[in-house]
Amino acid sequence: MEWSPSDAATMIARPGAHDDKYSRGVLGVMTGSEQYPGAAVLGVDSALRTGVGMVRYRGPERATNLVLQRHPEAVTAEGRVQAWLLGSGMGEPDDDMRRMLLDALSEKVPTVVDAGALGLLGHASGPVVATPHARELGRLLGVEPDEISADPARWCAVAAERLGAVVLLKGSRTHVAGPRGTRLACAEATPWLATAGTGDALGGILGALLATHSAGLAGGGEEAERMLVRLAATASLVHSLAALRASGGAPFTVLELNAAIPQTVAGLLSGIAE
Ligand SMILES: NC(=O)C1=CN([C@@H]2O[C@H](COP(=O)(O)OP(=O)(O)OC[C@H]3O[C@@H](n4cnc5c(N)ncnc54)[C@H](OP(=O)(O)O)[C@@H]3O)[C@@H](O)[C@H]2O)[C@@H](O)CC1
Ligand SMILES: Nc1ncnc2c1ncn2[C@@H]1O[C@H](COP(=O)(O)OP(=O)(O)O)[C@@H](O)[C@H]1O
Repeated sequence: MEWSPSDAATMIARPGAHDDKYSRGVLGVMTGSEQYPGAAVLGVDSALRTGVGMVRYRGPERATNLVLQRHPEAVTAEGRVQAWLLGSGMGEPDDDMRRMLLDALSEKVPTVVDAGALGLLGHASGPVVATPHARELGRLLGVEPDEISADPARWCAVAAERLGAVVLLKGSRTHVAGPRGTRLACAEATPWLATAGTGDALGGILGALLATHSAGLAGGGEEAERMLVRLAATASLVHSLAALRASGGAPFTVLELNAAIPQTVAGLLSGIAE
């Protein structure tokens, strides 16, 4: 089934008069590395622009400083979170980072597992969305990336079943599947999205959506899986609509994509089809 803007609008939590930053949801972000500190900035920025009660960033010193420089509202102290975004901008994590990732994965909260954390997927104890591109999925399944790109919908479903997690497979068209067989696809996105760092932004959008729906996901089971699949497809749709806004037919930077997220969310909530 193809996920539409009106479907996506139903998966965006609007804050109410009784909300505070904690009731809206805190997103923990453990991303970036000495090698790729920029990925941390991109994911924190996109999460804040999607709407979340708080972002708690935990990562290497250089990335932490860059995140704080751009977003002083990000909290870098340890504390409780309602969801995690893990792994963007990490190659193979070193021992210290691996320990931190494993601690986060043991917390049983909804978690986005991206890039360098994909190898730890089997340690997750809560609901998970894995967000590989074809090459990363190829590595996880021991399959040639070209084979995956030739039939992404099928490989996404196979991966969800084999990995026991919701899988969002990135590409020109993004597919989402759950281990029990739920499947969604998004319309083909603008090819201007094929630029470094856009996947890091997608991670932040999805992380924010998980944090703001953590209560609904807590029960687990089939209902939570269906919700996770819908949230993942919604993140992809917000991402591609924001890219269209940022692009207007021209190239754009990832920060420009992120800057277009709030108006994209407003457009979805007011029912303006784009
Ligand atoms: N701003 C940031 O901080 C950003 C950080 N980022 C972070 O970087 C991490 C790695 O992300 P990724 O997805 O690119 O890694 P991966 O799947 O291992 O692919 C690498 C493979 O590509 C290939 N390759 C290399 N050059 C090539 C070329 N010119 N033309 C064709 N092929 C080429 C190369 O193959 P080879 O050189 O062996 O032929 C290699 O095997 C990840 O953590 C991500 O979050 C990114 O999001 C970007 C922005
Ligand atoms: N040809 C394309 N057309 C449309 N969207 C694309 C295309 N190629 C990649 N994308 C999208 O761009 C993003 C790239 O993410 P990713 O591969 O993780 O890159 P990075 O690691 O550099 O951030 C994904 O959301 C993917 O769906």
